[in-house]
Amino acid sequence: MKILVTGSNGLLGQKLSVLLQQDKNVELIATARGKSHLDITNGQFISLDVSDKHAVDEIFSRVKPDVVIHGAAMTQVDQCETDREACWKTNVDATQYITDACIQHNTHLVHVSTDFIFDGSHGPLDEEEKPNPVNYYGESKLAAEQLIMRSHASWSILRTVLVYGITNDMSRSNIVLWVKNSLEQGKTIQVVNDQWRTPTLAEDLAMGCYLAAIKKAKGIYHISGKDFLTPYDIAIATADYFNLDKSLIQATDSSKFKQPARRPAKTGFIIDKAKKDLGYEPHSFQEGIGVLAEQIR
Ligand SMILES: NC(=O)C1=CN([C@@H]2O[C@H](COP(=O)(O)OP(=O)(O)OC[C@H]3O[C@@H](n4cnc5c(N)ncnc54)[C@H](OP(=O)(O)O)[C@@H]3O)[C@@H](O)[C@H]2O)C=CC1
Ligand SMILES: Cc1cn([C@H]2C[C@H](O)[C@@H](COP(=O)(O)OP(=O)(O)O[C@H]3O[C@@H](C)C(=O)[C@@H](O)[C@H]3O)O2)c(=O)[nH]c1=O
Repeated sequence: MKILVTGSNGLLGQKLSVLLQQDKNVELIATARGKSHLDITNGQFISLDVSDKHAVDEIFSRVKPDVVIHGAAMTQVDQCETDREACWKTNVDATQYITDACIQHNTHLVHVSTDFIFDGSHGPLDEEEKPNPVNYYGESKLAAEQLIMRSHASWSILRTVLVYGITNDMSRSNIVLWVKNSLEQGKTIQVVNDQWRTPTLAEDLAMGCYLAAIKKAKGIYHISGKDFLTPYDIAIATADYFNLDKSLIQATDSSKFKQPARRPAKTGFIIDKAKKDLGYEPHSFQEGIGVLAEQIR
């Protein structure tokens, strides 16, 4: 089975590259813009900017993948709020090009989406919940889902939440690394205790994408961690695990903690459907920090 991955230099992309190379029945085609940050011994790397329709069509015609796992996105939520054109170009237009190419080459599309399509009024959420994004990043990711659902492509949409983990050359940090690094530097951090998430280990998200890919699963799946936590809980658990100074963590609430883009208050996912249909089984948050800690040593 030929599986093409977009955004392979990212946190999810790098974990997928490791995982897919372990399956001898999978031929990995890892793609990313610019040069590879990957160690590929079983598969190939091709440079691909997904916002370039011609490049997408050319590579799909050449490779003819059986499945594409589309993780490439503009994921800096605050930047998406201010640079809306770049956000739409990457998160929506590029997804249209990938979807069109999938239809043309009969490729199954596994598309990665987010809890930020929801408004945060209640949670945790299952796949039947009505989307209502509160920031532009969320609007762009919902628009991408909707164009896929309207299409005639064979598709899985996998939504996830607050991904954490560690890889080389990370293009963005994540909450566990940010807390750990801040406390190690003796910095005081303000962390909200009125937002709710089910934080997701990057390796678990990669496994969810792999399961959907080999099954060519049809439909929407919520793929996240199983612990319903606030960022404050996450910060305290991280400090405890790495034996860091918890007194540097100051609880605050969203009214006082201003980010350019609004965050939905309460999200987090119910993952029963993915467990039942895909055999998805994530780490607990404690176990997940342990996986990350093993890689930092
Ligand atoms: N991280 C999170 O907390 C969550 C992520 N998601 C979704 O998961 C997916 C993976 O995100 P994650 O790995 O965490 O994020 P990253 O930002 O680590 O990875 C995204 C990758 O997409 C690449 N990319 C951006 N624009 C293009 C382009 N035009 N062509 C090719 N590649 C491009 C980036 O490249 P470069 O390295 O050059 O910047 C980056 O490597 C995304 O679809 C995101 O929306 C959903 C919920 C939570
Ligand atoms: C930086 C920071 C964050 N936080 C909280 C706010 C937020 O709920 C949580 C994470 O904040 P960040 O801004 O780091 O991450 P954020 O941009 O909210 O992460 C999002 O990324 C995109 C790609 C997604 O798809 C979403 O699922 C979500 O994971 O931590 C604080 O409380 N204090 C801080 O100083």
